[in-house]
Amino acid sequence: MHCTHLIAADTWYVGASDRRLAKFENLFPISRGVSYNSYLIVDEKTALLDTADSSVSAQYLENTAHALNGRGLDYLIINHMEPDHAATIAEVLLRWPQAQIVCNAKTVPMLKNYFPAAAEKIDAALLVKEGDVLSLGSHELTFVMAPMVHWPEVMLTFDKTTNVLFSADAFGTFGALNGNIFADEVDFARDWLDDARRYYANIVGKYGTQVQAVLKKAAGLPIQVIAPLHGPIWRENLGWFLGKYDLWSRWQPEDQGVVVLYGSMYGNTAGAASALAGLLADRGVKNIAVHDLSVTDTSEAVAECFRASTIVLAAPTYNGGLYLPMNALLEDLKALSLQNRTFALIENGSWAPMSGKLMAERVGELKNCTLLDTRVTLRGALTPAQDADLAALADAVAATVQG
Ligand SMILES: Cc1cc2nc3c(=O)[nH]c(=O)nc-3n(C[C@H](O)[C@H](O)[C@H](O)COP(=O)(O)O)c2cc1C
Repeated sequence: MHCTHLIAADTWYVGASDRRLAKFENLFPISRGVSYNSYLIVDEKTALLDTADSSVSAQYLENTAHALNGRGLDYLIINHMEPDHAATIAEVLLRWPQAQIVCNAKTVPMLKNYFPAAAEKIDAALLVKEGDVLSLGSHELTFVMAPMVHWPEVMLTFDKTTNVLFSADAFGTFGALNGNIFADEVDFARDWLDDARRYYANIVGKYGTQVQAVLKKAAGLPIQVIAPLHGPIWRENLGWFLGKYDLWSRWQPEDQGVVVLYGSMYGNTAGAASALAGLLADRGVKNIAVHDLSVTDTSEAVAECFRASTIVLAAPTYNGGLYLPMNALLEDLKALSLQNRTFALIENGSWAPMSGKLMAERVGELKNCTLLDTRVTLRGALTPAQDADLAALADAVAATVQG
């Protein structure tokens, strides 16, 4: 059964959602599923923008055929080669063999590497570069190169007729689409923003500089609709979401707030982390978030670090090193180039505590991050004699968000 939606004049949503996949990229848990968006413009010429993951290919091909309504496909525009969007390219070319691929030069070797059997079609591709215009009849498409957002070949396509920006993975989010395909039809801030931030931080987060470059280009376009490759389509309140992207891509916190991230085997570090959160609340800090890194997925902890301004890390020493979930988080924060945060530390170690030193070294590798001098060292449980130490840490942490 086809499931298509008109998103602008002559422009159909033909994508599909997967609610069975446990982990996106076999890494990131997606309990709310994910959508693979693709769009078809039906004009004098027809143009399909990107394809879909193989998991939804049956639905996707049915949607595309329905929206074509017996017409042939003239162009297959490839904005992004990542297989969650490109996997169905070979099948599309088999079904609509007259379709000409439209892509930029960087896409060609990738296409040949993924689809060697389609070499002839790939050699016949229409190569586009920044600012080129492709006329479909009444729709005029132009192309905006977006290298490393988050692959080298990424480009965006802008329909100058409808002012729709087909934004590739930019402005995407985890989460299946549940009938409502527009962001203004759902409570995005309540139900989607956390996943949008998690998607951005983990998938695109490393490439903030490149995202900033694209945002500057986008500012010159009269965009009315943003149609990403994952998640809801934006046709209202675009500035609000662009503002989030601006903050995230400059690694600036969204909230002046505290997130406490702890690792703990036997509960002692956890107890100190909880006690600290309570002391922060006593000092008037609001919306404190506390996560056990053995329970909260690293991707969620990363997203929390992209959200909050002050991050408290609490972890035991483990075989002379750092407790593994904390180690994984700090690896990721460095890989994603997190910047502009304040950190505070609680360490634990029964005989030779090292985790504080190790966490401090890792924080020191992050650009423009401040590490508070006040640190609490546990040798097991938090003792009554250390109440004053924890209170001093709470004072210092609270001051970072209370100005
Ligand atoms: C497998 C293992 C390795 C440990 N390695 C060290 C170590 O190298 N140095 C140290 O001082 N403590 C070490 N500890 C002790 C823990 O840091 C200590 O038990 C701490 O209280 C654990 O925090 P938790 O109670 O929050 O789980 C180790 C504990 C375990 C279970």
